[in-house]
Order: sequence, then structure tokens, then C-alpha cells
Amino acid sequence: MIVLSGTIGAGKTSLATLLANHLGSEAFYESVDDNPILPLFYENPQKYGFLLQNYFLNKRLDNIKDAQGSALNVIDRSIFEDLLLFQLNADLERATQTEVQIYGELLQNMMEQVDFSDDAVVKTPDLLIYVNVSFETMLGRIKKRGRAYEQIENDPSLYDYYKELTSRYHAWFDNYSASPKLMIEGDKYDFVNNDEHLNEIFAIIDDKIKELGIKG
Ligand SMILES: Nc1ncnc2c1ncn2[C@@H]1O[C@H](COP(=O)(O)OP(=O)(O)OP(=O)(O)O)[C@@H](O)[C@H]1O
Repeated sequence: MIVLSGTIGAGKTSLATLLANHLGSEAFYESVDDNPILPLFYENPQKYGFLLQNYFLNKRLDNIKDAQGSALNVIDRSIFEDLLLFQLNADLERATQTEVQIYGELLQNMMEQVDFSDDAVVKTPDLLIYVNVSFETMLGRIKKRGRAYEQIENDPSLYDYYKELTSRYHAWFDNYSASPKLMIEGDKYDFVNNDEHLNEIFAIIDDKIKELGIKG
């Protein structure tokens, strides 16, 4: 299983589709627009933060189970980043540190590999790909995509939230050690609109898959 990671608007969902197509595997998505908690969370993070994390945890585990068929299947967002977002929310007093602790322990427990039979669900990715985009690119994408609850015009406090999120993402990726990892420069390669860039990205990922011996 290949999992994508990166901040809001990094291009994970698009890359998941393109990459799965390229690898002849399947992509699995966390549908953002159907998420009933997300708009509530943006409106009242204190009230809905913990519920949102539990919602995501459940959905991401579903994705991991669904993606078991092939090591080349692609998931559009890793389960590991949620703790980063939740910790940020707690540090901004939109959730409590106790909630983060309980959530973190639950996550750890759920991710533990307890079944060693041949058909056990393998929860750790074969490869994590981080799409690194700058703060400016992130803001541009959020604006262009236009999801109402993500817009800074509707809630100016989101500017600081997004800024802090961007800087924490870099540290998160540096510290990530649950699986092999690869960083892609999302500012440099416009893989959504430029086929040449897309092919360059594919070549980088193909090399890594070969080096790691990942087979479908
Ligand atoms: N654990 C979380 N806690 C709080 N908000 C979250 C969490 N995970 C995702 N979100 C929010 O959900 C929305 C979707 O984020 P996500 O990065 O998964 O998708 P995306 O923005 O469509 O990414 P891409 O454009 O790279 O496909 C964003 O508003 C993000 O802030």
C-alpha cells in the first residue's frame, strides 16, 4: 500500500488517481465533500474536534482494509497526519491535551499488528509519499478550490492555523519513520496540469518502488 500525505490542497487526491492509473492499481479516497462533520468542525472546532478525529480514524482504517488487495494500491491520505492536525488544534485550545492523548493511544493500539496469519490486515504502508507545498501554494489552492468552510475571508483566524500547519508538516515528515518515505516537490512539479512534470514524478516514484522491491 502506498499512502500519500501533505497539507490541505497539496494535490493528494489528484495524485492518488493518476498514480494508481499509472501503476495499474486502485486508488482509495477519503471523500471530503461527503464528510458531515468537517463543516461543523470549521464552524465550532472546540465542540467537534474530537468527534472529527474519531470520524477520520474510522474512515482511514476502512481505507487501509479496502486497500489490502495490492501493495501498489494508493490511499490519498495517511492515517498518521491526523495526530499532527489534532495536536495543532489542541495547542490552539480548540481541543484538550487529554483528548489528544486518548486519541493518540487509541490510534497506536489500533495500528498495532496483532494478527500474524497470512491474510492479516497489514496496516503499515509500503511507502509514504509526501507532497511538499509552500504556504503560498497551499493558500492559492484553497482559494481556487473554494470550499466555503476553508476560506480565510469567512474566518481570518484560519490564516494562522494554515501557517502553523505548514511549518508543522515539514517537521512531521522529517520525523516520520513508520515506513520508507519519499518527498515530492509540489511547487516545482505541477503534476495536475503539466504532463511532462507528471512523467517526471512517475519516474521518481517508479525508481523508489523498484529500489524497495514493492510488487502488486
Ligand atoms: N485530522 C484532521 N483534523 C482536522 N481537519 C482535518 C483533518 N484531516 C483533514 N482535515 C481537513 O479536511 C479537509 C480536507 O483535507 P485533506 O488534506 O485530506 O484533503 P484535500 O485538501 O482535498 O487535499 P488534496 O488537495 O491534497 O487532495 C481540510 O479542510 C483539512 O483541514
